[in-house]
Amino acid sequence: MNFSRLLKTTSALTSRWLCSGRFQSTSAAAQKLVDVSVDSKTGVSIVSLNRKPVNSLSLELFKEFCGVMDDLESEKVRGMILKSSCDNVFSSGLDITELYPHPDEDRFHAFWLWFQETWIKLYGSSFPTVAFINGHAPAGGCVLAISCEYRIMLPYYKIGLNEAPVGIVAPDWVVNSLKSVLASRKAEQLLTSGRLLDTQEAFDIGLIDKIVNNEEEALARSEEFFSTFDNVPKLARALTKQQVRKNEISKLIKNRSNDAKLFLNHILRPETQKIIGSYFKSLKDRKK
Ligand SMILES: CCCCCCCCCCC/C=C/C(=O)SCCNC(=O)CCNC(=O)[C@H](O)C(C)(C)COP(=O)(O)OP(=O)(O)OC[C@H]1O[C@@H](n2cnc3c(N)ncnc32)[C@H](O)[C@@H]1OP(=O)(O)O
Repeated sequence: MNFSRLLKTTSALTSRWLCSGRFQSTSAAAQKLVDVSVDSKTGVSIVSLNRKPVNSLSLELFKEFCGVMDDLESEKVRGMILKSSCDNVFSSGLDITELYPHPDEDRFHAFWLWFQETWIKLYGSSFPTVAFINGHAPAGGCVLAISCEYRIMLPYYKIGLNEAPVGIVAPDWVVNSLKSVLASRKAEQLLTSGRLLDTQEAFDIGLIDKIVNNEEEALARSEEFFSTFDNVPKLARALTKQQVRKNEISKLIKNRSNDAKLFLNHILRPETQKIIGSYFKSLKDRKK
């Protein structure tokens, strides 16, 4: 099966979950969780995550984001910049309330499939993608950033995959996305320590590509990146990118339901619930 078809194909079970209208947000029409605008100078689409206060990633946000990615694919956009509308936070990662306390199993299954779908669409997009990391990007926030092709970050924020210290093991498709950006040894160090790096450290190890001081500079640096493809036929660029990324994506597509079941079992374990519970409490207590 060719890769474009594989991208559209998923198991019958997965399709049933993704296509079902269950877990529809009642306020979806009222509040947009993902905004899209077009930079009139460059024709590039700017996609802003807009789930206040910290862009924690919920099932509804994933669904909306996937819809936006489908639109951008069919419009054959020149490129996309992913950023945040929240002050100081790009994304705080998965919404912990989707994981704790003891999530509803059906909802969690759907939540995980939509997280996978988001990664498949972003990591496998045909058009060039830039993450403008205009705030902290821990855990799932970092996953979004490393799924893009190029990363530009404002100073003094933190980025990394901080799962290990809270007793959670990142799935292999997350690990492999990191290994597509960093050499294996650096990726292992970052994952096993769970350390969050500041902007300068992230630049020094190659986790991000540029440091900028403001949005104007970010747009200029993004344009430099997009213009490197101006003389490359769109289709050849897209197929080449997918050629590089297809093994990881194909592996997940063939294993989606199992990956969701594995993670659900892990999340439902009393020890895991306890660890996430005390982590969440410490997050809330910080402000007291
Ligand atoms: C518990 C870990 C589970 C790990 C599961 C691993 C799965 C592996 C696979 C994939 C990888 C993805 C994993 C994840 O994304 S798990 C989520 C991990 N996220 C974090 O550890 C970040 C936590 N948040 C922060 O560190 C800070 O909030 C942040 C630096 C991002 C911003 O700080 P700031 O001071 O600006 O804001 P507050 O901390 O006051 O936050 C405002 C309110 O938002 C609540 N909050 C923050 N983050 C989350 C979240 N991820 N989910 C739900 N709610 C969140 C926070 O508690 C505040 O609420 P209150 O106003 O009610 O106090």
